Amino acid sequence: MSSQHAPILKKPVKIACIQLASGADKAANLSHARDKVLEAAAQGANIVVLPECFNSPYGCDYFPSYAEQLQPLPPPPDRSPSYAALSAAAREAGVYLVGGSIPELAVGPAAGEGKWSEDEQEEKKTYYNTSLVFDPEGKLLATHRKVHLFDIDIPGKIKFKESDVLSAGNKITIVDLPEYGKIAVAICYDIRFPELATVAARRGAFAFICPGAFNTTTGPLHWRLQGQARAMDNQIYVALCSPARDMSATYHAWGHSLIVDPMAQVLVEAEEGETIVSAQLDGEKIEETRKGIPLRDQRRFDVYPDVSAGEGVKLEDGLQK
Ligand SMILES: NC(=O)CC(=O)C(=O)O
Repeated sequence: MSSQHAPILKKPVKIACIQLASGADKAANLSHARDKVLEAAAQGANIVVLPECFNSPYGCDYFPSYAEQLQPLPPPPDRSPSYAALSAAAREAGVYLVGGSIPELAVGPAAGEGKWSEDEQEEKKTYYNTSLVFDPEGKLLATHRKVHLFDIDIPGKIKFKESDVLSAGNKITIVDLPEYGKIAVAICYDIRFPELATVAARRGAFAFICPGAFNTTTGPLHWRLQGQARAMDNQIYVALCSPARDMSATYHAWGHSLIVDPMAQVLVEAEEGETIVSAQLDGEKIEETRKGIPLRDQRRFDVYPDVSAGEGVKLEDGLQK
């Protein structure tokens, strides 16, 4: 086997998506998430994923009041209870934890722009939808700020404009899990932009992991399709992790967390209620798929550009560690 085709998943790994039921009480959400992370670990999961905005309701009205200031890292527990809870849960459970996402507040110099006066800090508040990834010792491995903001308007169905409140992240997030290999982390609407998964796969990721909260309009049409499409295009695993549906909330999440294999087969899919779905990911399956349908050797970069190549790809971490 040539080094170009070296296994990208070093050994089988069990991944679990927690389709968490959360509400308005942040402390209760964090405590419930911890319990579920421990439950997933007890079922043998090595990588555990939480949903988008798992510590709050999802919606522009909620982002500012739930936002936590992460920078400078690591934040003390009173500045970011969610960071503290995720780090502790990863350590306690002994798992890699893709901590869904939380609303993040960045203020003045913390955004990396030098010294600001208090007035300037007050004026210059920026909010992001941010995912934190921890290792089994509870150490922060990476952060991902949602790159593509969810701005849609389907008349009579759903209108949503994250950009009214949030700013967009500016990098593709690929995280090395030393004993397994690389994963890509993205958030919800990001999955609709195939470049992210393609760049990550061509740079060696074995899985594209996407906490997301599609809704009851787009979910039935596109959620599974997007997961299967990213898996099929790139011959990698895809895990999509949704919140459980709450019909008393202002936003009705689709649910249906799922895990797709490199042949685009859905290995497991939830309904809409709270649950944990899990699957074993195997490097052999990736290799078998790529041998059978050898896309990697058949690309025509003389006809179109390789989106994963060159200076234009932004991979560096957006948060200062
Ligand atoms: N909530 C999102 O970011 C995306 C979504 O619901 C959709 O793409 O549909």
